[in-house]
Formats: sequence, structure tokens, C-alpha cells
Amino acid sequence: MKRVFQNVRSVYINHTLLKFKSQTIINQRFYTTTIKEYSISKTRNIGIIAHIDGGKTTTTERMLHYAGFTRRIGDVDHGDTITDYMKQERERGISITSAAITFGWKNHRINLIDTPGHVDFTIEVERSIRVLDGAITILDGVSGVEAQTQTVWDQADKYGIPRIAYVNKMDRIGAGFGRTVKEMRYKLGTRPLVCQLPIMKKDSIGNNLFFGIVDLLDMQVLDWNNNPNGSIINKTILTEQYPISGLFEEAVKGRSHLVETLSEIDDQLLEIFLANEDPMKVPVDDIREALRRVTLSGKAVPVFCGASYKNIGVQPLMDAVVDFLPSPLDRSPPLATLSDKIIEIPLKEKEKLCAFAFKVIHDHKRGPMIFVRVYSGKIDNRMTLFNTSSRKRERVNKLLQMYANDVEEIPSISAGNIGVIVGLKETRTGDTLIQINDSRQDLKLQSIDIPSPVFFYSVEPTSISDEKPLEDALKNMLREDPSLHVHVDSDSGQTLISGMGELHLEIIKDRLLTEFKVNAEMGKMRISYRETITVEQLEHTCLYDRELMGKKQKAQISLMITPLSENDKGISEEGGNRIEIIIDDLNSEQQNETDNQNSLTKLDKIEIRDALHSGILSALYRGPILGFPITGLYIKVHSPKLFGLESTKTAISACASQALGEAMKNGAPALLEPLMDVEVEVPEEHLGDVLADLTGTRRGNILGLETSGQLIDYDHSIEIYAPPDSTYISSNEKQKVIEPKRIIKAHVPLSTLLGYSSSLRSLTGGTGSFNMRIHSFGIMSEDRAKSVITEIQGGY
Ligand SMILES: Nc1nc2c(ncn2[C@@H]2O[C@H](COP(=O)(O)OP(=O)(O)OP(=O)(O)O)[C@@H](O)[C@H]2O)c(=O)[nH]1
Repeated sequence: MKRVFQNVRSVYINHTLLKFKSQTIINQRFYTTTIKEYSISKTRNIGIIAHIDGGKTTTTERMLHYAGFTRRIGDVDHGDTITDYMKQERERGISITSAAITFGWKNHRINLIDTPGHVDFTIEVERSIRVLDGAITILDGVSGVEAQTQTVWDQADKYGIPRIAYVNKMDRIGAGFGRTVKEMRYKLGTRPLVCQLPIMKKDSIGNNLFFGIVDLLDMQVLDWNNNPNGSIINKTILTEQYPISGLFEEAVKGRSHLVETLSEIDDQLLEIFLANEDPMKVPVDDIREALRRVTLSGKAVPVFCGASYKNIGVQPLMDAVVDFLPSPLDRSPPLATLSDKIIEIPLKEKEKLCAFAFKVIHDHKRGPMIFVRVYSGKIDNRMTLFNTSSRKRERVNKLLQMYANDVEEIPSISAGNIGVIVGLKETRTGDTLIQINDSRQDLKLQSIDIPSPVFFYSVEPTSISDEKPLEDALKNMLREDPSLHVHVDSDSGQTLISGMGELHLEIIKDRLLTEFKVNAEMGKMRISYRETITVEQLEHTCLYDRELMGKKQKAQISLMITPLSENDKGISEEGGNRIEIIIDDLNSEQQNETDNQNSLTKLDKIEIRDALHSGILSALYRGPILGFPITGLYIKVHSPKLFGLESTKTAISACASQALGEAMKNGAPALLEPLMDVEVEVPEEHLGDVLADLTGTRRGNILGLETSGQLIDYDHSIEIYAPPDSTYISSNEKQKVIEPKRIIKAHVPLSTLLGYSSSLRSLTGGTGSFNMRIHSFGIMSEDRAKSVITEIQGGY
């Protein structure tokens, strides 16, 4: 073939961008550590979020390689990736924890978090997103926007995280870039801006192979031809002579659309566009700057494509992280509460310290490792910190930068950065850390919403000598995982462990037995029901007056309890309840107090509030019917009456607990069961059978039917550009493209979904798939409640 186009070979290995302090080979890996300090504007705290199996770990692995961090690319399917380092992750080929790694790219420091995709580990995603400044959303080019893609998208929306999107797996038969872009518009409600086009090429036997991409900004073709690890990219300026018919014309259409859409959203680019008139003449740097502005504002999402497994498309994606995702300086300051007021925490190194513990892992050699994001000030090695949540002083033993499961010691973690503290004994996920001499002792950064657990089992140590190791292991795991709940049932004395799903609890069991080497037996996995009240409002006053260990304990409080409205449920905390504590009235009473014995000088308001709060929380664990956790209530604690030194923290807490227990009995309590948001995808011919099964014994409520890959509820008023997919699929492959499936959306009680995957398999001959996540807890009918009570009381 006559070469009529300019061919530029460019080496994309980025080793030189890191300033090496040392290089060591550990387990065949090539580790580099860096002492180079990047300014905050050159820092990117980003996450990779996607549906399960979207290719997050595979993409991260390539990023590490091209950044010069690893000598060889790890493979999820061989269980040797850097970020999936837990035994359970490698065995199952899935991510369970989110790994945090730092690497350099184009003179920027990238702190990257690879999050899990499975719905059982949603909280891992939530706590990571909480501290991120930007995210890459990976979509599977064949499956398009999937259920969990929508979940993580919503989570990122909640925290206002700017995003770029990457349509992966373009090498797979049936991949549709244009279709996925359209799905982003109508399923995610975003405005996708196509920045690249995928290119297919015929191989020797006529099959289409994903070969490279067109960069619509620079109007050049990037291909990774004959290049096993993808480090070398051939760059070719795209002209009309390019030997793939129609490619140049499609690229002109794509670029024109990109410039026109950007001009619609961004006034600065509009001016440049008007001055140039032709979208093809608008300078690439101006387009890049406009893309950055619209991404940061959340008005649009640039879309890229590739096949990470085939080492295609990853470096341009890394460039996009640097070019379009925000630095910590581009983000609005996080909010915190201070003395019941909402304040902003400005990002300044010279300010007082404010850091957020977003993850805790228990390392057998180093002890607890606390992952923190520093929002203002600086954490120095050996510093003493104050934890405003546990109200304890904690001393830093070491500060670390993480390279997945490998580390480098660093002298400090400055504002805008993510790092790890070793030496803190009491800090848990979600805690706020400040300096010891800071007067803002109740400063708390907005914490993480923890979804309600839906499964539980009991755990018993095999012998008395196993009790302590079990207790220690559970304590460590609780600090790591805020979605795990451990509770000792006061009636049976059994330790109950509850979690987000069957997989979550299976992993916990596996870790207890193999990682912590605890000898224990687990009971059958069961559904965690809930209890609530059905009356409109309850008022109750409780006087607690007891003698404990020879000391008189006395306190009184009043409660007002109402069921939460549907709107309030979305903003509820504490197991789906909202607790409000009003102790302002305490002041006046205290001031009027004449009897010195009744003065409250020993307890400050924060301690009284904490004691009331912990008392209510402990009572919420045990409902009056079957002892399941209480949910769906707004509980107002008010008019506390304290009796001098007899009103200890224990008395106040016990009084609150007793008050709620007594009140619940008068509230016509009812049992609730978890209702799941279910999406079942089936071929048309099995639709009837699957619907009948869901609405029959499974008691499902069908919410709607959709067809995969078709535009439903699509807002045509916003025009988007999506390249035609058929251009890139050979007639041979067209026959193999999977037919569109029907998607059933329903609310179904969890209790009827146990073992659903095998039923669905037999109903659809293995062609159906489903996804579920907790929607809410719904009140059981009387008959259903009776059968659950009989089942549980008769040996449950
Ligand atoms: N054909 C093809 N397969 C891919 C590509 N990227 C990833 N895969 C495969 O897809 C599967 C899932 O990849 P992972 O990287 O583990 O996906 P993940 O999103 O990290 O998965 P979870 O963390 O468990 O949610 C593995 O078998 C990969 O080899 C790709 O570009 N093309």
C-alpha cells in the first residue's frame, strides 16, 4: 500500500517523568519510588468507577505499567494484579477493597483509587468517592450502561464529582461505541462529548479487529499495531487519503459536533468559534481548555474508548485525566459541622489541620493503616492528633504513600493529598482528625452514608480460648468496614454479624477463618428484617433511677417519635433513622439550679449529647417484636433532666435506651422486610415465564419494561453526537451480535430471591442475568409477619 500519510512514531513510556529515589525488584515487579513533590495544581485524586467486570483493574494495571511503576503488566485472570492484592480478590478475580496507588504522569501526581464493582461493596465506592476530586467511569462496550454503572454514577453525582468516561472492551464482538454513548445520554442523563472514534480493521480472514482510535481533537489516528505491551503508539495525521473509507468524513463530523456543542455550553469557546467560523479551524488548545471547563462544571462528560486488555487506548485516557479532571484547587471546599453550624474547610496548607479518615485496613505487620485525605493544614510525622469522633488523642508513628500493597515512608501529608497514617489506635472510617491544640474539638467533616445490612449470621468461637482472638479479629474488621455490623444479642448472648449481601458475608467468614485464623463456627445466613412503629406519633418520658455497683444513677428524658416521611428517608442516618437531640433547654434549668449537688459541671454539653446518642443507638439495635433493628423513625430527644453527680454518662445513656425501648412497645410495632430494586435482563422469548415467576411466588411488583440498546425516555431536545456502530462491524460479526434483550425492573422482597440466579438460569436456559440492590424496607402483611414470627421462634 502506498503510504500517502505522515507517520509519526512516538514513544509513550513515561519513566523519565518520575524522579527516582530507588528502584527495587520485589516479586518480579519493578518498583519505583519518588521523592518529587508536585504542587497541588498538579495533583489529581481520582477514582475508577464501573459496573462489576467493566475493566477497572485491567485498566489500572496498564496505567501503572505505562507510568513506569511496573515492569510487567499483571492480569486479573491470572490473579497477579497490583491492586487486587487480597487473597480473596485474586481467587475470585474481583475487587473487594478499593486500592489506593500513587504514580506520576506528564509531570502530575496521580492518586488513583480502583474501586470494586460488585453491589455488595458499594460502601467501598462511597467512601472512596467521598474523598475524590474526579473519576473515570468505565463502561463495557458490549454491555453499555449497566445497573451498577448507574449506581456509581449516582454516587458520584451526590458528591458532585466531575467525570470522564471510557468505553472499554472495544475489541469484543458486539461492542458498540455509538450505542454506549447514547445510553449515557438517556440512562445516566448526562451530556456525552465524543472525543475519539474507534477504528476497526479487517484481518487476513476478513474479521474486524479493533485497531486504534481517532483523536478528534488533534485529528490524528493512534494505533498500537504490532506492539505487544502497548507502550508504543503510532500517530498518523488523519487526511482524506487515509485508507479506511469514510473515516475522515466521520471524524470531521465528530469534531465539528464537538466544537459546536462545546460552544453551546461554554461562552469562551463560542467566541473563538465565531472568530474562526469553521469548527475544523478552532485551535486544539482552546478545545482542550473548554473541555476542561465543562467537565469541571459537570455540564458534560468527555468520552474516550479503548480495549485495556489489548493495551489499546490507555495512555490517551491518562492524558485526559491530567487535562480534564480537577486538581484539589478546582473543587469547592468540603463542608463540616462545628458547634451545630455548617462551615467550609478552605484548602490551605497554612490553615489548621483538618483530615478525613476514609478507609482503614488492618495490616498484620504494621497494624491499622488509616487512609486519610487532608483538606487543610498538614500532617507531620510523629504529630499528635485529636480525633473529634472518638474524642481521643492519637499519635502518628509513620506516614506512608501507598503503591497498592507496597509503601514508601514520607515526612508529611499536605493539604489536597491522600496518604496513610500508621499508629492510630482508635480511628475508624469516617472520623475527622485535627491538631491536638485546635479549639474546634467538635469539628466534623460530612461523614459517609452507610446502607442498611440485609443479611446476618451468628458466630460462635469453637472453644473458650478462641473467644479473645475472635473478638480481636471482629474489632479489626469493624474498623475497616463500616458496612459490617457486629452485635451481641442480649437474649441469646449470640454474636451476630450482619452485612450488605451474601458475598460480603462470605468474604468476612473467609477472612475470619483464613486471614485471622480464628476457630469459630458460623450459623446459617439469614435475612435481616427490621422493626418500626405504625402509629403517627409517640410521646414518652422516662425516669431512670437505679443503683449500680453501690452508686446511685439517675436521669430523665423525653422522646417524640414519628415514622419518617418518604422524603426524609433519603436523608436519614443511623440505620435508616434520624435522631435529633435538643439539650438547649438544659442550660436554663442549669442556670436556675441552686442546689450545688445538682450542678452539672462534670459533664459538658458534647458529653451529654454523646451519651444520649449512644443510648438511643443501642436501643435501636433491638426491636420489640423479634429483636431486629429498628428503622424508619424520626426520634427527637428533648427535655433532659439531670440530677447532679448521679447523672453520669452511663445513667444518661441508659435512660435514653430505656426510654426508646418503652416507647416502641406503645407504637403498634410492625415487621419490615428488605425490598430489592431488581433488574432482570432476558431474551424476548423468555420474558413471559420470567415475569410470571417474579409476580407469582416471588411477590414482585413490576415497575417497567425496557429494551437494551434502545432509546427510551430519550430527550431529543438535546442533540448528541454518537458515531454509527455498523461502520465498524463486519457483516460476519453482525450475525453474532447479541439480539437486544428485555429488561424487567421490579421491586421484589429479598426473602423470595434466595437462589434466584439458578432459577433464572433454568427458566432462560442460561441466557438471563439479574442485578439487585436494596431499595427500602417494606411493612409485611399480617400473614407474612405471622409466618416469619413462627419460623424464627420455632428454632430460627
Ligand atoms: N476482551 C476484553 N476483555 C477485557 C478488557 N478489559 C478487561 N477485560 C476482562 O474483563 C474481566 C474483568 O476485568 P477487571 O479488570 O477485573 O474488571 P473490574 O472492573 O476491575 O472488575 P471488579 O473490580 O471485580 O468489578 C477480566 O476477565 C478481564 O480480562 C478488554 O478491553 N477487552
